[in-house]
Amino acid sequence: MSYTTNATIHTMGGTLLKLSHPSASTTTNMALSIFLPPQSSSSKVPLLIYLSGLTCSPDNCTDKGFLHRWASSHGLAVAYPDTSPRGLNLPGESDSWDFGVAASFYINATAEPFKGKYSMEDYVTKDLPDFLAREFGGKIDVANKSICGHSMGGHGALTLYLKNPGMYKSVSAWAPISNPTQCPWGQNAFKGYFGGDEEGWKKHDATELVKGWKGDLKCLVDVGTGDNFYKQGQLLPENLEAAAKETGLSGLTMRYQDGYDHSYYFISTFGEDHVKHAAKHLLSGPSL
Ligand SMILES: N[C@@H](CCC(=O)N[C@@H](CSC=O)C(=O)NCC(=O)O)C(=O)O
Repeated sequence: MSYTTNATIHTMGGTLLKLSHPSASTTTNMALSIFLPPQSSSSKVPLLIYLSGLTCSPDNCTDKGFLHRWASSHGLAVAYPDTSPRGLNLPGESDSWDFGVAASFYINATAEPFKGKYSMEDYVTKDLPDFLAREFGGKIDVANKSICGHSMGGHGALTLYLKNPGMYKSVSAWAPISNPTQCPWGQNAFKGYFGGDEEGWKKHDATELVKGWKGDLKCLVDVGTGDNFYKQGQLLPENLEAAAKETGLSGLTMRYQDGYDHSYYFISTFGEDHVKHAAKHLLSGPSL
């Protein structure tokens, strides 16, 4: 068995596994948590991938997101990847909380010293599904998956969905970094991971990528109006909304939630809607 089980926790009728497994893309062991709903003991269930935000590990959402009640009732497995490789000890990777460790931005870095290691785009789109199919293929239908995320993880979910038509059935995000080439977090990260070619950064920006989308977006976004990062211009959801509108796209539901902040109180409040959104696109049968 090519992984280590660090915890097995019974919750909401299902099981939460805290694992680590080797990744070729990052050259490290990666922490990964997986929620298996009760339905997975008798048939294969669809998969929802949750990408976390800056400073997080898989534990933030498993402990405070309260998604498992809804994943259990709809019969979805949920995978929680880590937010970066860890333990590489690369120069500069631990100098600030918004770059490097726990701040990968879910891209494949091309600049040294991150190239070939901060390859979280490949980890999430290749190593993770390969691992799940190999080790949990009897319980999870890995081909039938959706993706969601929070903040930096919302940026990851949106961009991986938009870069890979057909890979995911739907996408949703809480308070996503929606236009990283135009905000301080994104500009700082992209400069460090890609170097100074600002035109090239656009290939990793949801507001730019959405302009090339064909068809229905199947996208739900929630943003709290009391979110300080939103007020500081780190998230820029209006730019994503405007780009989708100008492109004539349907299927973007953008909701501004009065007074909510950036925290897991906000995520857990709207978690039911996000799991339901994924379930609607992943499950055939009675309409949700
Ligand atoms: N350390 C920072 C705050 C970092 C922070 O708020 N991180 C968010 C994600 S921000 C965008 O990706 C988060 O999810 N934190 C984990 C949590 O459990 O809340 C500071 O001091 O300002």
